[in-house]
Amino acid sequence: MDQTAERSHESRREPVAIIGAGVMGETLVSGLLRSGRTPEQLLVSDRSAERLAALSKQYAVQVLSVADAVPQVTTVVLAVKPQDMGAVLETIRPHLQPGTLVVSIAAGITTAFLEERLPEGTPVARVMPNTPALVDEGMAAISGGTHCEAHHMWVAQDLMRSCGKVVTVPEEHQDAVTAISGSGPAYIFYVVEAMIEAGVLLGLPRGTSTELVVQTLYGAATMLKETGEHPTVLRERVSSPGGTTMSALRELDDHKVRAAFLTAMEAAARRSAELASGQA
Ligand SMILES: NC(=O)C1=CN([C@@H]2O[C@H](COP(=O)(O)OP(=O)(O)OC[C@H]3O[C@@H](n4cnc5c(N)ncnc54)[C@H](OP(=O)(O)O)[C@@H]3O)[C@@H](O)[C@H]2O)C=CC1
Ligand SMILES: O=C(O)[C@@H]1CCC=N1
Repeated sequence: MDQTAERSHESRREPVAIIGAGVMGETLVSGLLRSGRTPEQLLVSDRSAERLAALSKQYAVQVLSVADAVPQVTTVVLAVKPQDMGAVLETIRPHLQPGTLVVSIAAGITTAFLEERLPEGTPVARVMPNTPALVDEGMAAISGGTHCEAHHMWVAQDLMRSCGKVVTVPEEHQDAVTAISGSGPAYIFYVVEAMIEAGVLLGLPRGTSTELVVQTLYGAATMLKETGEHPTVLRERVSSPGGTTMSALRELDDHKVRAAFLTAMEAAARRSAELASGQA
């Protein structure tokens, strides 16, 4: 889209309803506010009055029932657990204005699942974001449904761009995306926990170990992003012949850590595919 068209779209940014004010709902609210939306443009709904009171207090957004929020907007974001999606779709259905875009960020929930439960012709988009959106370093992948036209995709991309990077993917890739970037931050935190523990085992104070690991992760991620070099090349540069790194990497290979990552992410993708079929 050229810059003039983009500016004209931006000038027409309309209020958005966010249903589900948990971890990701709040992450999205905070990102949209940081990127210049006003609290009046964000209508938030949740079944927990406590969550709504917390968001209203912290962000001054409008907190409303689904019946009050949905008719006022042209975009509804569904940020509830996949297991709650059927019930939420039933609740929003009678209140949707014709043409309102419905964006789901739920793992596993397909555009077909959404379309079957919404009025005929409703534009829907399936999005997989991740928690680094909280620090504007999110990664979101978007797939449009049958009635999602270019301007609907633009709206969905614009929402997610408020807190990170956005790509468009064919929907058949969404379970893999969920396994890699959706759940991905958890694997990284898991590795970080293990490395901090290793530092403590080797006698470092916990605070020192944590600082060393966090900065090493940040530095390595920055190298990957800024140099564009392949991770194998970067790893080889750390691995001096006959040195310490090769001793450690050999142990990781002996313990089949690479294979464990592959099977772990296969399990996550499988779970994502199961979630749309309502398996608890
Ligand atoms: N957390 C993550 O890293 C990521 C999560 N996602 C997806 O985002 C979605 C939300 O996840 P997350 O934020 O972690 O989950 P949370 O449980 O933190 O948030 C979901 C919120 O929705 C509320 N809710 C449930 N049913 C309804 C309803 N009928 N009407 C209104 N509100 C309702 C829940 O209330 P209650 O607490 O009472 O159940 C809860 O406050 C999930 O589908 C998940 O797959 C996607 C990418 C990353
Ligand atoms: O664990 C989950 O199911 C969600 C989806 C991706 C990250 N968290």
